[in-house]
Amino acid sequence: MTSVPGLQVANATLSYQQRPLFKDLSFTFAPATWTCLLGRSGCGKSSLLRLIAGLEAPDRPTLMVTDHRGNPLPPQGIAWMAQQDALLPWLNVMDNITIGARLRNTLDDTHRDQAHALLERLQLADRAKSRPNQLSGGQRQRVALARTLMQPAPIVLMDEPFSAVDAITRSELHALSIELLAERTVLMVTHDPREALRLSDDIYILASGQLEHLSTRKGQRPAELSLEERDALERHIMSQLGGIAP
Ligand SMILES: Nc1ncnc2c1ncn2[C@@H]1O[C@H](COP(=O)(O)OP(=O)(O)OP(=O)(O)O)[C@@H](O)[C@H]1O
Repeated sequence: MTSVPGLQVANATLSYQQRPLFKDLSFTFAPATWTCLLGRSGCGKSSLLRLIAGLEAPDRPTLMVTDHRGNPLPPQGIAWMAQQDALLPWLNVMDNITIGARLRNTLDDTHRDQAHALLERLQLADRAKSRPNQLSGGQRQRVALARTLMQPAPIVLMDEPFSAVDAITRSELHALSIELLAERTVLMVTHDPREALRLSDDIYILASGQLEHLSTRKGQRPAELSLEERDALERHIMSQLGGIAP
């Protein structure tokens, strides 16, 4: 049995300038699972992630963010990867990805070795000394991913982490992320139904302030479905998003 905590959120309510985004959303993600959150632009996906990460003040004090059993999450239990890479421009790549340990005053050779190994896996080994402004958008996104992976947090929230990379790099990053995040509970926002079908154990759609959980007929992971079943699920996602089914 895994000791990784899952994630439970109860009573998530948020509005901006009296315009409600969502109200009383409650959901639970099992330990060490990957959940994708889809929805039309502006429906509130990033806001929901920020609320869970504690970066947004909830409308109501009844918001609960706990492990899947309702127990408090460990300190520094949530890692956050924003839509914008938010790299510190005055630090080089190595210093950016070890910033967490640096701030906690725990940086040691183990962290440095882990960081070098990660940069190697992300094909950034020769960029360790580069500053963010010397990198392409995709390289910066990979540095941001490395920084997220360097955090020991069991819960990882990611907001469109693969949006700035080309199709081949994205596919490689998918495979790598599946491997490197296997022991964490992941909630990821994406605009891409195929990405969600490839990566997730569970898929949710946020629309009109409500969350719809997409369940597969036999409860399998979407990636385990037959091609026909996956196509049907993709068409369902597209129709729920209000788009034209492929
Ligand atoms: N700090 C804020 N103050 C006021 N309104 C905000 C704030 N942050 C977001 N909004 C508004 O809330 C709505 C939801 O924004 P959010 O970024 O959560 O959407 P999203 O679903 O993640 O969109 P996208 O897919 O385009 O990134 C938008 O209409 C946005 O303009």
